[in-house]
Order: sequence, then structure tokens, then C-alpha cells
Amino acid sequence: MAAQAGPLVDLSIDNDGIAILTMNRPPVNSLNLELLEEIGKSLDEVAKNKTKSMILTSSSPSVFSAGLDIMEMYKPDLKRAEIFWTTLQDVWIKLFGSSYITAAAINGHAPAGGCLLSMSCEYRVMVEGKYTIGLNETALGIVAPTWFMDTMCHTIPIRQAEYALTTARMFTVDEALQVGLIDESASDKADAIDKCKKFIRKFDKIPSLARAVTKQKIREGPLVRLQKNRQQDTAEFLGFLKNPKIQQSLEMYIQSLKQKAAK
Ligand SMILES: CCCCC/C=C\C/C=C\CC/C=C/CC(=O)SCCNC(=O)CCNC(=O)[C@H](O)C(C)(C)COP(=O)(O)OP(=O)(O)OC[C@H]1O[C@@H](n2cnc3c(N)ncnc32)[C@H](O)[C@@H]1OP(=O)(O)O
Repeated sequence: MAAQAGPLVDLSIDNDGIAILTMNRPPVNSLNLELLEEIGKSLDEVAKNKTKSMILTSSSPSVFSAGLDIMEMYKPDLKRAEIFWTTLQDVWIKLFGSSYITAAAINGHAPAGGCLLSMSCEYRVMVEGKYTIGLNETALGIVAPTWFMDTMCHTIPIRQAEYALTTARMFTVDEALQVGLIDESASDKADAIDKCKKFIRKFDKIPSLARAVTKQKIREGPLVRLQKNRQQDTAEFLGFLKNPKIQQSLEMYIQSLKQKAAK
């Protein structure tokens, strides 16, 4: 993978007071420990500055995020893997449970953890193109953690979520629109950001405390479930990583990604 140039995230505040959080880990914004830590710090910053809203996007021209960095899970140092997983949990708790308004401008592919980040926002606009979005874990022989599933069930109807999760369905932009996995499509990144801003402006006349408490109450179930089961969730993740069969399939998966990239 290419060496990192520049900061892993960019956090800027526009003239309307909207925070734009841009993931910047070329080539595919795979979520390693350091990127997750930086996303977490930026979410803290947005909350601390009482910014009214945030748009999550990517600096890549074709990938929103490739999901978790496979290299964090392949033959890992178990202490780092534990910190990696708890940092991912923290990021999800901060994003899914945030009181400020959140939207994702999905400017490219969003498999697995990339889909999770976008679904944790309140609104999704995806750029038209040959991009796909979804939770593909079962295709990799693994089970998405319960909170990944809960997040999908908060986004699309439960029947569709069950079907998508069990079949590892990767949705095209049109299919995602049809099922409600995304709210709008856009011609390019600028259009996606504009559409996210239009969504954010819908709240101009809604009292912000009422909005925030309503959001938190509606999202309370999945949040409490993870908060109560964090240790068990982490233990399950580490248990997976210790399984030689999982390590073997990871190795094969990495090879297949590399072969595809080399073509
Ligand atoms: C995968 C099995 C995990 C098993 C873990 C075990 C237990 C865990 C238990 C529970 C956790 C479960 C939760 C998992 C959630 C996840 O997010 S897993 C990650 C799933 N992500 C993917 O499957 C996406 C794979 N990537 C792609 O499909 C494509 O790269 C893309 C995103 C569609 C982009 O395509 P594009 O053509 O633009 O790029 P390339 O494919 O050429 O890739 C460039 C470069 O980047 C490397 N790479 C791609 N994805 C990842 C990644 N997720 N992690 C690390 N590296 C990645 C790719 O190998 C290329 O590298 P290079 O050859 O060195 O250039």
C-alpha cells in the first residue's frame, strides 16, 4: 500500500458552521488503528465545539472507505488488535450516538466498515458510478458484529437487512436508493456535499435540543446493547483472530486483493 502523505483526516468548518470530515488514507481509506484514532479525535472536536452538523466524506476519487484494514487482522499483535477493536467501537458510539446532525457524502465504494460508517450517519448521498455499498462479511466467511447488523436494521427494513446480510449483498447506487440504504444519488462529490447540506438545512427551524434528544432516544437500543456487551464483543473479535482457519482465509483474501490490484 502507498506511503501516507499528509494527515489521515482533514476537519474543516465551512461558512455555514458545518464540519466536513474527510478521510485521507490512500489508496482506499482502509480503517487501521491510526485512521480510527484520528476519526475519533475529529468527532470529539466536532462535539466539543458544539458544531451543529458534520458531513463525512473521503479524499479518494473512487473509494469512500474499503472498511477495516485487513492487515490489522492478519497475524496481529493481539494487544494492538484489542486497541484497534475498542477504538472502532468508540468511533461507532461517537458517530451513531452523536447529538449533532450527521450526513455522509459517499464518493465511491463503501464495503463493510465503510458502509457501517455511512449508515451511522443520519443521511447518505452517494455519487453515481460503478460503486457499491453493503455489508459483505458473510461472503468472507465471517459474521458481522451485532452492532453492525443493528446499524443496518436502523437504516433499511429488517427483512431487507436480513436478506442483505445473509447474502453479503453489495448494492449498486440505484439498488441502494431503491431499498433506502442511501437517501439520494449525486452527480459528483460537490453535488453530494450540496445535497447533504440541503438535508442539514431542514433542521434550521427545528429546536436543536428536541432534535438531538429524539435522535438519541431512537438510537438508544443498539448503543446500550454494545455498551453492555463491549468486553464480550472484543473477546469474540480476538477469538476470531486466534482461529487458524480464519487466518488462512484472511491470507487467501489478501492474495486475491493483491492479484486484483496488480491486474
Ligand atoms: C476479510 C476477513 C476478515 C476476517 C476478520 C476476522 C475476524 C473479524 C471478526 C469480525 C469483524 C468483522 C468485520 C469486518 C468488517 C470489514 O470492514 S472487513 C474489510 C472488508 N473490506 C473489503 O472486503 C473491501 C476490500 N477491497 C475492495 O473490495 C476494493 O479494494 C475496493 C474498496 C472496491 C477498491 O477497489 P480499487 O480497485 O479502487 O482498489 P484495489 O482493490 O486495487 O486496492 C488498492 C490497494 O488497497 C488494498 N486494500 C483494499 N481493501 C483493503 C482493506 N480493506 N484492507 C487493507 N488493504 C486493502 C489492496 O490490497 C491494494 O493494495 P496493493 O496491492 O498493496 O496496492
